[in-house]
Amino acid sequence: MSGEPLDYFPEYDWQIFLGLIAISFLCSKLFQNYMVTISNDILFDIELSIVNKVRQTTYETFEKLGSQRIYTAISDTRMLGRLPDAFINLINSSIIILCGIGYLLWISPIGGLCILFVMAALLTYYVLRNNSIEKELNVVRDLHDEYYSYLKELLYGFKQMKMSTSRSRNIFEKFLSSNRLKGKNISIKASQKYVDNELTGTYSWYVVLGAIMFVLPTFSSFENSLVSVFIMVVLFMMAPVANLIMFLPFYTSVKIALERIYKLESELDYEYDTYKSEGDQCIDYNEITFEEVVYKYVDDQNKAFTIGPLNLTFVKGEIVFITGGNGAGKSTFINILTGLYKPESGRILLDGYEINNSDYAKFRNGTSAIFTDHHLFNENYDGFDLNALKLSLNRFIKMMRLERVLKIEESKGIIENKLSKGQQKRLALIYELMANKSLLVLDEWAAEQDPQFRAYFYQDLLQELKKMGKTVIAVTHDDEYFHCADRVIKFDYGKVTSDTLMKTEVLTS
Ligand SMILES: Nc1ncnc2c1ncn2[C@@H]1O[C@H](COP(=O)(O)OP(=O)(O)OP(=O)(O)O)[C@@H](O)[C@H]1O
Repeated sequence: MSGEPLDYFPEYDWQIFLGLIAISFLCSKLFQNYMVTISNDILFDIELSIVNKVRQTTYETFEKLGSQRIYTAISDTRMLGRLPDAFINLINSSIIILCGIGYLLWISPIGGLCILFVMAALLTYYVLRNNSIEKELNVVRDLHDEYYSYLKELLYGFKQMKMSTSRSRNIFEKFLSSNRLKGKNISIKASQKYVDNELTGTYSWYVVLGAIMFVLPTFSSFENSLVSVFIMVVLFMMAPVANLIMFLPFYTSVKIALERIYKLESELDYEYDTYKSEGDQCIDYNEITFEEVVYKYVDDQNKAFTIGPLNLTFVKGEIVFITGGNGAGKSTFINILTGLYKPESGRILLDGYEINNSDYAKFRNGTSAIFTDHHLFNENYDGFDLNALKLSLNRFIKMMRLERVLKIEESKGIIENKLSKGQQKRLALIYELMANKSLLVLDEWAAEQDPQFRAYFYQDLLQELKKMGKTVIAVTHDDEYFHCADRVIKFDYGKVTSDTLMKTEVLTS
């Protein structure tokens, strides 16, 4: 009671008061710090686990998923960071509600039962409505995936978009805006349902308060003196009940986010299990053989492109050109040869030893490849020590005739990569030579080189690589240089139509 001393230790009342505040402050601080740590731990673990699984999945799975699904899953993880906070709120609110209801049941079983009944009815109503909102929120998430794919088109195709105002307008109006508009309308509908829930909830409580004041006193077993206690307790429970209701939309969003993350993770895991074997080791071999190798693409309309059966052998030091018309299957073959695609049937043998799923990482580790859409990394992920490798680096830079162009940032251990397309391909080749692998696979590498450098590449550089013991398998359309190869293999409709020996001398070791 105000103005009266405490029952215990009355002479220390203000000290006890201050002490309680200090304890409460410390507990809240410790608890909040703990919550912040847990939230960030969850975010960190889930986000990195997704990225790690993406990193370890096969190229085939990555191609099927598309980068937009990965971006959406990573943005979904943000939602999960709020989980601990929301759960603590839920637990606190539930405890207050349970205590409140328990107290009401204790002082008046009939009154308490009435309140319990109203609350149960309200919560059932919210949960049912929430189920219908869940479907809408799922559509919003699908639209989000689609949105990321259009956004990717805009960003990656920026130059083509700038070249046509109608294209630029269409990509924005017909695709991006229309996607966002659909998303907005569904979100508005879902949010309005939530707002309706909240309003219904608040006004239901006013009805409950009215019922306490006017209906409960009509029961003979309900004492009139309890009306004010009931009203006080119900008012006290209103905020926690609102918290419970507010938890529902959050719960639904988290459920959807988790379902999507799990789905993505299971799709990534599917191939990951068979490709666990990592490590920096690589397989050293003198001969690679394809025996009845077949690979098939199946698209949404079940149409397939089949490459193979391929029966080919490449020996160390060979220079082999792969040629053929557009869509003949050259790049698909390169993807099999580099271990990015696993044959659907047939065997790949290295010196007679058949490679199995667990060898694929080691197989790729021993292969250098430069693809048509080769990406030059901004950082030195290969961990090259440019100082220690200065001699060979300078030799390769000279080989690629880039002495006057390349800038080496020694402090960062990287080479500046703001270069023309052809120069970028030359720099990519420098990196691959520094990695010092025996099989070098090039997909239309020379297509972006000027005529002088192209002639130098075919006539001199390839011979130099051969002397270094490299096996070079290069996709090319430059038939005027076919004589520079040891063999020329022609593809058509996924089949090898000719395998011509150009020179007889092949280095073997
Ligand atoms: N990821 C894919 N999914 C489904 N089909 C594909 C895929 N990639 C290629 N294809 C199909 O496989 C066939 C061979 O394609 P590939 O890229 O291997 O040809 P290519 O000989 O390298 O052609 P180009 O000279 O034009 O680069 C094509 O008909 C193509 O439609």
